[in-house]
Amino acid sequence: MTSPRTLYDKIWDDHVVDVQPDGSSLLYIDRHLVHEVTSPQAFEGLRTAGRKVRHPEKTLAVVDHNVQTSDRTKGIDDPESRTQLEALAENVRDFGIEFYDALDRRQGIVHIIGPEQGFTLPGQTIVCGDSHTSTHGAFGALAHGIGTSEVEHVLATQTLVQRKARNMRVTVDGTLPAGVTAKDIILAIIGEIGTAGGTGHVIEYAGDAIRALSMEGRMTICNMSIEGGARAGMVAPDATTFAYVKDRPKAPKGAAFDAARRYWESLVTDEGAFFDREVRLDAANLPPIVSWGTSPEDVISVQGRVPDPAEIADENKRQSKEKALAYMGLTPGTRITDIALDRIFIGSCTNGRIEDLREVARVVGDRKVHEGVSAMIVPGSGLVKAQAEAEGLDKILKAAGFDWREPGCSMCLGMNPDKLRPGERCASTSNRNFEGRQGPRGRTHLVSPAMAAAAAVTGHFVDIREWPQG
Ligand SMILES: CC(C)[C@H](C(=O)O)[C@@H](O)C(=O)O
Ligand code: SF4
Repeated sequence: MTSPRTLYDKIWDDHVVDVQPDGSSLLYIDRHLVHEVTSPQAFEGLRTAGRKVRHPEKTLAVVDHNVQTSDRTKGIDDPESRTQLEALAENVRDFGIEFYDALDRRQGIVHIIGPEQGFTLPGQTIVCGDSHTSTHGAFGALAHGIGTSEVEHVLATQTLVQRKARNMRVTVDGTLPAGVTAKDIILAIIGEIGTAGGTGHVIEYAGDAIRALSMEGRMTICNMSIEGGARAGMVAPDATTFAYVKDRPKAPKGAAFDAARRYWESLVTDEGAFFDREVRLDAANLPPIVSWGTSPEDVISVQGRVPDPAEIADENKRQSKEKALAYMGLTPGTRITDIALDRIFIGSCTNGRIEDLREVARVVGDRKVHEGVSAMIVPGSGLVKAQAEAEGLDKILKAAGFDWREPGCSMCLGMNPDKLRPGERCASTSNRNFEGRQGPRGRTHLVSPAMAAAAAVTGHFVDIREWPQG
């Protein structure tokens, strides 16, 4: 009898092509997503070596990081970004890869369009030259970021050399209180384990609170596995997963879907399988969470106060947290709910999906964005935008004073015109808050979409659990 295996073990075993003498393995890669930032040298390498793309049909390319989120029907304004986008357009033409350009209605953030198209499926190995490829693990796939030289290797061979990571399980039991969301779960996990907590591991998220989440919520959690230091994050596929995947443009259809589903149903961790590390959290105890520093582990309950680094015994850690507070312009002891915001950013591959926009519109209702606050909403893809418009969400949000933009990475990182100005403070639904992430000297507080929406209306953080309904 074979010994009990984890979900990660099973997908790994099903993709090993060869084990090398040094213990590393050659893995077959089912899906390769490509964006403009990490692909140019990879294609250049193929050209130089006179090689082709091994499986163009398993490769999908899109522009997201450099696109402007204002009108782009007349082209991209910034010359450097334009060059970058044109390079990808030329590469996909030369190598015969499907491509969603800046005007394609399917264009969007690479980690949003994969699932949307049914390109992302359970049981697959999925890579992209982008750290947040972990998002796709929400489908019960083994998905992780790779470097540019690996992008070239995958393009040329459809395989990747990998060492197996260790198994870690984070179990979230119980039921989330109203107003507390998937984003709060993952911020709480990172607060608990730290940004190095998952190093060398693939995390499987399990437990009632995870099972109860929509695919959108599961993607939010897997997305930030990287901020917790893990190689990848995953959730075992179940009825929620299959319902999401069914009828997507690139998903198998009819009998092929049924056959695939039978395989996907086997992708669960066996009873008694070994995890190198286990962490447990109770969802019922989780508050809405706000980050106060310059690392995703610097998090606290919205009911808390900015912590005092003087209480930290370890000198290096104390100095680094003092530096973070100075950068953030915050004083220890300040109530989180007394922190005033200049900007609100709703979007990114963490929280730019339809469910997120519905939540924002629900919280905002017929209220207005607070005077002096500038709030933008950047749908994660053209299809998310179209869906939101079909539901009338854009009308609610525009009437409230939100800026309703075109899809892309936008102000999640300053690689396009959307940036914080120096000193500006932003409530952001994205995943990273390090110095300068949203623009030089910009200050980022990571929160859920509901918390960002409430902050937009009041101009400071509020406890969403106390938000008037209706
Ligand atoms: C530009 C890209 C390589 C980068 C990543 O890998 O994550 C970006 O998406 C990010 O979120 O910082
Ligand atoms: S939205 Fe942000 S985190 Fe996601 S791929 Fe784009 S830049 Fe990276």
